[in-house]
Amino acid sequence: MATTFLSFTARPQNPFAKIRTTVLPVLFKPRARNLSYKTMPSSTHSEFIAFKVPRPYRRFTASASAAATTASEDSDLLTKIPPDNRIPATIITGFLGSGKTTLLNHILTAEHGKRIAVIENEYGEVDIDGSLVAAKTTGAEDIVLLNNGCLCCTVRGDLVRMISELVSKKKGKFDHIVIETTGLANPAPIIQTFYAEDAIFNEVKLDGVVTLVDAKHAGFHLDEVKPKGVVNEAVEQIAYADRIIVNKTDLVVEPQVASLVERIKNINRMAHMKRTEFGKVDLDYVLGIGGFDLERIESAVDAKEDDAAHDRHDHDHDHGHHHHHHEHDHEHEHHHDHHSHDHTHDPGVSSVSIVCEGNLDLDKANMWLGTLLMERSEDIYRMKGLLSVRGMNERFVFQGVHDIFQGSPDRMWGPDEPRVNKIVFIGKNLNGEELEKGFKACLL
Ligand SMILES: Nc1nc2c(ncn2[C@@H]2O[C@H](COP(=O)(O)OP(=O)(O)OP(=O)(O)O)[C@@H](O)[C@H]2O)c(=O)[nH]1
Repeated sequence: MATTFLSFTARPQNPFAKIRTTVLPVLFKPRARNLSYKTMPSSTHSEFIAFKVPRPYRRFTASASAAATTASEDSDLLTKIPPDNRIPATIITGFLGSGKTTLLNHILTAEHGKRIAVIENEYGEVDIDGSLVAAKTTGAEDIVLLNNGCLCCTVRGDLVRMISELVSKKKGKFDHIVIETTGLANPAPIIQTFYAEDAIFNEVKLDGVVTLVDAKHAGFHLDEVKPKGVVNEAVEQIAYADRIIVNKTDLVVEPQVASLVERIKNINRMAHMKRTEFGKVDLDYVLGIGGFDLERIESAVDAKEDDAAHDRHDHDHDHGHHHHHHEHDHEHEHHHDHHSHDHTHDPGVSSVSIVCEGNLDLDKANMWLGTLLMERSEDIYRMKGLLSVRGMNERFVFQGVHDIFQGSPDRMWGPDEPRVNKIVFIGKNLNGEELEKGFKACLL
């Protein structure tokens, strides 16, 4: 079975030596730039991190600039990783009426000195937002593009075209792209556009997915049972988020918000969360967040609710399937309580966290993660991890969205730093115990 994670097509006697050779530039320049891996039709490159998944056949190689110099199956990756000066793009999503346009307007009218290009996606309307137009008076280079249809399905090609046009015609005139989706969009295909299309991947980097949640109505939408095969957009929008803004808190009482926040955490414990009225958040909370950057993995695997101190005390205890391998007994009790709670509510989408000290056996980790992604990539919406691999002095960080995967060595482990592995999966029908068992089996 072709399952490689930290691996190569022809495994050398000492796989670790091969890793060192293959990723030498990365190891010595761990922070120069995230080394990105993306789908490529070619199967001729040597790979540091690779896995294959069927339907469609995909293989992950270094990003275009780096891949260009990888000549053969066994060649070293000699490319110097260039600084990542691609244009960042933020996706704003959220259910109908949750406050997306209100947030966008807040972004456009705030003083941040950024020139923002906006891609607005609405169904069949022409002049939707007078407020957006008003925002243009700020003097920023706001470009409002409208289109009919839904970005996540019928007009995905339009998104590619729009971004390509923005880049080719207006490059240098804006610093950030903000895409507001329709309230019924599933973010996954939009996210995948940034990796699947070379024209976009080479010029634009996905900065993050910001999801607005309507504090008053979200519970109802989350509960909605859809016909088989139909996604619940409200759940999906939360599941893919890097930032979750629980908006319209003025319309509900605190216990209602608290209960919603718990529910959201069960779906996505990777995202940072804030409660707001009228989308009033600091701009750096939603722009420049690096949700897909390997350098920022740590903040995601340690995510907390950012503004609710009273929720923090139970942060490490209250998520379904949240396992600490070095935990104490009381944490197990919490886990079991909340485990049953999760399944009462959320229709199959949840977060699983694994936190565990120890070193991983490279071959076993390859096999485990590779197999998991091959068999379950449709169900694994997002994942992020920070790993300790035997013999590797650097931390290994990775992130993925379905079958899109990026990974790289990161900074060195500190001399006295406990070598703690942390992984978070968000996905459908995840079995926390099974995942934990599989992971544990890779430890030395
Ligand atoms: N009370 C209250 N109203 C809000 C808040 N945020 C937004 N609204 C109002 O809610 C309505 C919907 O807000 P929008 O920003 O248009 O929501 P949207 O997500 O863009 O809506 P769609 O584009 O239809 O999906 C508007 O009338 C807003 O003024 C809030 O925090 N509290």
